[in-house]
Order: sequence, then C-alpha cells, then structure tokens
Amino acid sequence: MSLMPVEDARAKLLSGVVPLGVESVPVAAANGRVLAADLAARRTQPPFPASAMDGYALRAADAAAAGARLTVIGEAPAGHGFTGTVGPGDAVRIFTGAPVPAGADSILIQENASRSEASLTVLEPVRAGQFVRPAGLDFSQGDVLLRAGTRLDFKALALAAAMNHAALPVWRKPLVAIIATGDELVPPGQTPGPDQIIASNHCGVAALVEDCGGSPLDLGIAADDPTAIALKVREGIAAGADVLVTLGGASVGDHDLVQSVLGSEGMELAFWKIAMRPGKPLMAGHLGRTKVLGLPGNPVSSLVCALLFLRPLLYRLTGQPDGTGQTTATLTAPVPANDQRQDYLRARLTTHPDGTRSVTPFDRQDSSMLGLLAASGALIIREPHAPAAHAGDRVDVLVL
Ligand SMILES: Nc1nc2c(c(=O)[nH]1)N[C@H]1C(S)=C(S)[C@@H](COP(=O)(O)OP(=O)(O)OC[C@H]3O[C@@H](n4cnc5c(N)ncnc54)[C@H](O)[C@@H]3O)O[C@H]1N2
Ligand code: MOO
Repeated sequence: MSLMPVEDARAKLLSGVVPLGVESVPVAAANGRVLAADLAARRTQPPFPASAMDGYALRAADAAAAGARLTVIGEAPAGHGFTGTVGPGDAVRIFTGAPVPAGADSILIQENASRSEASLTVLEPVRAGQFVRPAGLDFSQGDVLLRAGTRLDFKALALAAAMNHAALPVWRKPLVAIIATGDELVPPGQTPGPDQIIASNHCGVAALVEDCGGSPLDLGIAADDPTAIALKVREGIAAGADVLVTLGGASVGDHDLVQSVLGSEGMELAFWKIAMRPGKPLMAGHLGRTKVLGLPGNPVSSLVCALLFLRPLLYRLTGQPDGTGQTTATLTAPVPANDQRQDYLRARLTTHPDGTRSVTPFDRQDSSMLGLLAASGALIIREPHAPAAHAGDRVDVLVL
C-alpha cells in the first residue's frame, strides 16, 4: 500500500467534521470551554458615573485652588448612593465604586483634603472630571465583547460575568476514549515484569485532549488479544465516545491487531500508513458516529501523530480555529536530504534577544525517545524529498 501525504490524510480526517452541538453551562463552570455564539453585554458597566477613589465628590469649580473650603453634606459608600444634589460649595464623602452624586463632577482624593467635622479644606486643586469613571467606560449594553470560537479563560469569564451572563452557550466537549494495547505494558507506578515497560502514551494523549478542550476517558490497557481489544472498543462506544484513540498495534506485526479488531467491530477505514516520520502506521476511520484514530505505539510517533491529527480534529469538533503553531526558524546545523516521508525532526529551539529563533536538530531521532521529545521546543518539518539543508537556512518548524 502506498503512503498517503500528511496533508491529504488530514484533509480526509477533517472532511465534514463540524462542532458537536451547543450546551449551556454556568459561567463559573465554563473555564476552558469554547463559546458557541457571539456574546453581547446585557448591561452597561459602570451603569452610573462612579468614583475611582476614596475621597470627596464635589464640583471642580469649587476646588480649583488649594485652600478652598467646602461643606460636607453627606456620604456615599459603594452600593449606597447619596440621594441629594451637590450644590455650590458642597462636598459628599465618597468611596471607590459609589455613584457620583448629582451635581458633582469630580473627586478630591482624601490624601489631598483636610477635614474637620463638616468643614473640608482643599489641599491640591481639582481638575474637572478627575477620578470619575463615566457610565459605560468599560462597555455598554449590546456591545459584542466575546466572539464565537473564543476559548474561555480567566479574563473572558470575568468579562462574561460582568456582562451579566449567568450561563454561557458553549460547544459540547468531545469525549475521547483512549485505549492502550500491548502485553508489554503496565501502568505508571507498577513494577513491570522482566519483559515489560511502563505505558506512557495515554498520559501524553490525555493531556493533549484536555489542552484542546476535550474530555479524555482512559480505558486502560488491552492485552494483545482480539477479545480484550474488542471489549475496550465496545466500552468506549458504550460510553458515548466522540473519538476513539488506540495506542500501538497499528503496524504490520503478528501482534498488531487493532485494525482487524476495529474492522470486525464495523469500522470503516479512511486511511492507513502515512508518508511521515515518525508516525507511518497511523490509521483513521469511523465506527458509526465515532471517529477512530489508531496512533502508532512508539511514544514519539504517538504524540506527534496526536499533535498533527488529533489536535486539529478536536479543534474542529469544539469550534476552535485550527491553530497549528507553524512558523519558521534558522537552522544551526546541516540536515541531510529527505526521502519520501515528511519528517518531523525533534529540535532544540532558541529564541534570541532580538526575537529571532533558531533550531538545532538532535542527533538521535529514534521514535522511542521521549527524553528528547520533552527537551524539544520545536519539530523541524522536512518536506518529502527536500534537498539537504545547511546551517543558516530558514526551515519550517512546529513550535511545541
Ligand atoms: N516490519 C515493520 N515493522 C515496523 C514498521 C514497518 O513498517 N514494518 N513500522 C515501524 C514503525 S514506523 C512504528 S511507529 C512502529 C509502530 O508500531 P505499532 O503501532 O504496531 O506499535 P507497537 O508495536 O504496539 O509498539 C511499538 C513500540 O512502542 C511501545 N509502546 C506501545 N504502546 C505504548 C504505550 N502506550 N506507552 C509506551 N510505549 C508503548 C511498544 O512497547 C513498542 O516498543 O512499528 C514499527 N515496526
Ligand atoms: O513512524 Mo515510526 O514512528 O517511524 O517510528
């Protein structure tokens, strides 16, 4: 079977994929969710001219010079406006956030005032409008301040609350079932047998799922046995997985059973074997409405495939723009001519004081080496059949 180019495979995977559906969630529970509609302010903020300081509300004309004297006629704490009117020579004791009383146009901060009983002396001249926040300074009712597709973070959520939204329309979170396969695997923290290793890929993939706005569902490890794998697949489907990710068993060995089991379970294959390194045995398809991604077992292959395929799929399902993180950087060491597989070279990324970036590929590129992946700030992208590149050349990179 010939190898499919990366872009063709990604286009095939994403073809026809749309966000899952809208649900309403309380604003306090919407961190990390993606807005499904533009959000307009339901009120004006501040709703009234408000004091920005603790001090005295007055008319600037009465306090234009140091030494001016005024009479304190009342008090306005936040939440309790002064109901009277400030006339000539009047001042109202005011606190930050309180409505500026009718008639007043400025605030004298208390540090610049001397007070004795009801008598107030101005120590520093007051500018008209000083320390008054006009109504609508932050936003006005009807202003659209958050756009559909925004990933809600602490800033956006505070704003949505200030706009008086108790609940927000967000895209439903994709549920991503993750199945590791292999007799050789035991979970982190256990003592592996003499021929076993620690399973790691599910941890990286689950973290990426969360980063992309999905919910990971770790279904554990299936032995290299068709029945064990089929049971896990059914468990994922029964849980309502929108995406089913398998780890390992994707290649051509006698114990690489994932594709045949998924086929028996009814999966329609979209593609298998991609012209990329690492990640050649990547497989995709669908089982009913559930998208299936079969990631290769080699840890770096698994995670690079997750970045290049699972991430855009999750962005699409959650209504987010496909941010690839792709840019260019200067190569600091030569790389040889490439073969037919698009290469993703693990590389150290350096950002220089002038903002330019350079990349240094690691000498070893074995797809089992998680230590080097973790030390990588970028992947250098080498097109199929790219000629040798030299130190100083600009190259495409995927920033990690
Ligand atoms: N004759 C051929 N052999 C292989 C080919 C090929 O084209 N012809 N492709 C190689 C490539 S490229 C890759 S990548 C691997 C991927 O194979 P599988 O997806 O079948 O993965 P496994 O054989 O199950 O495992 C490979 C490797 O990764 C370890 N592994 C598996 N799962 C995990 C996990 N969850 N956490 C940590 N490590 C895991 C596993 O122990 C193996 O060492 O196939 C090549 N072979
Ligand atoms: O694709 Mo494999 O990932 O070359 O090791």
